[in-house]
Amino acid sequence: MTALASRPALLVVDDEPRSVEVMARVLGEEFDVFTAASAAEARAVLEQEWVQAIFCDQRMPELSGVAFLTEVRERWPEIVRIIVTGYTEPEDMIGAINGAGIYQYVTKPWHPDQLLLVARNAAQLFALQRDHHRLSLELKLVAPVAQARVVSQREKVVRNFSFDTLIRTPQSPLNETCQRAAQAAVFDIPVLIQGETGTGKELLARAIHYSSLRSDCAFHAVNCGAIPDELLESELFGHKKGAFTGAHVTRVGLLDQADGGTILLDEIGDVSPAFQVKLLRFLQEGEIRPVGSNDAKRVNVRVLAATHRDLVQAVSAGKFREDLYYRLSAMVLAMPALRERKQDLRVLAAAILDSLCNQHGKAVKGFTEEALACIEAYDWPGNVRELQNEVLRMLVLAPGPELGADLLSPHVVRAAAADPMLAAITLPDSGPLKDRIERMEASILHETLVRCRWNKSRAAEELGLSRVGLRAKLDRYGIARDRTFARH
Ligand SMILES: Nc1ncnc2c1ncn2[C@@H]1O[C@H](COP(=O)(O)OP(=O)(O)OP(=O)(O)O)[C@@H](O)[C@H]1O
Repeated sequence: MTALASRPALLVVDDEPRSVEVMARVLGEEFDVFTAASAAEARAVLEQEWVQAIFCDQRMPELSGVAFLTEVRERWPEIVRIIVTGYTEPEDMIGAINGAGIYQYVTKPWHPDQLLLVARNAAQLFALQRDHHRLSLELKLVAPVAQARVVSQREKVVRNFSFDTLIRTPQSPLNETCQRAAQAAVFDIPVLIQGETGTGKELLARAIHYSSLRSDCAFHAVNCGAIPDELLESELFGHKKGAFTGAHVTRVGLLDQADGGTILLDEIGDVSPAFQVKLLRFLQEGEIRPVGSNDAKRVNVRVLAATHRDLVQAVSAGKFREDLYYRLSAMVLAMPALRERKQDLRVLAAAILDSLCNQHGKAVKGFTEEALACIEAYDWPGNVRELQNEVLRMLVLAPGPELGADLLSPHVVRAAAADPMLAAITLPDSGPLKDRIERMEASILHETLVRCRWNKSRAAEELGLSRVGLRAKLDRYGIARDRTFARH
């Protein structure tokens, strides 16, 4: 079920389908209701959706409701937890309930009015907790720093790193990721960002930081995958002068520099098992101890993590600590690859071109339709970073005011030529063998010409044709430079 933004969302967990159905129907009158038949299903919902309260049955086959809600308290402390019990003597459970920080219990059989009342109170409690959290963070973080800063400068920084910097169209799958990230930003919860290289994980992390109440303090990103353990330790925790050979001066670690702010642990999936233990200790204790120092210092840093790896799989394979995974992943956000959001390619390419023109003081009109069609046909395995490099390359090579397909790298053009949509050029998609062979011929002619940068002599030579023969074929198929393709 999809949650509507205007109604609070709840999760009902029960292995008994009939109970789930009835409860969801009653609560569905006022709330958006997600359902789960097991603790595993419930975890999957919580990692994806933003729920305010959980109604969890106590009797579940693999894990009791109280045990599951204790786990929820650890990972998603802001969610209001309600246990549903069939026991006639709920007092028996009071000890367990206190341990799991459970807000209330509901006994079966419940009355619909009672259930709705508990849900309304839970939603109210959630809102109160959120406001309290916001206010206390504001007092702790924003007030002292705001006095010391020039407000207009701050506004500029925040604007430069808002979610709007992630360019996308209204239909883009990236919208959902940004929406969930914006919700996570106001809470101080750890967020794990997963996605291929170059998809914008760091950009998203910056947007989260600058949309949070920590935005007046520092944001630091560290690539954990590129540094050996000893250096990473000194980078994050700092070191004292003389702590090791080459430590000529005392160094303040990034966690200390980010005090009050946010740190992004990029490529967290590449961290060694030994360093995972050090990170876990820091996350549990909130203290840093610089290399070579006996003094621990308490720091207040929000931790965001990013990886291109499947961390759940890494946990199952024993390569990544489960306890560390849970510490880092109160919310998991997935950055879509560029090939999964091809609808964004035109605006993204145009925006990148605009920004590069500004940087390099160049003025060009834009891309030809043919170039854009090739850009759309290619899969961009290196994602936005690869697109940026490609557009820069085109801009550097551009002889005139428009960027044509002949400026694209050959592998990008080849992908376009292999795209059946583009290969169709002006000929029908299906039909007799003769027509289909002609379509193939037209596609080969076009691809060769683009690759030869529309030098017809070179293309004719490569294809074993005379110039006149090539021209006749081009006329026949209506192939011309920068012609807009007819898509079938
Ligand atoms: N949606 C977007 N709109 C505009 N620019 C973007 C977008 N996504 C990424 N970029 C740009 O693409 C480049 C790569 O982004 P970023 O470094 O955030 O990716 P990443 O996923 O962290 O990559 P890596 O895994 O290699 O560290 C940056 O210059 C970033 O500004």
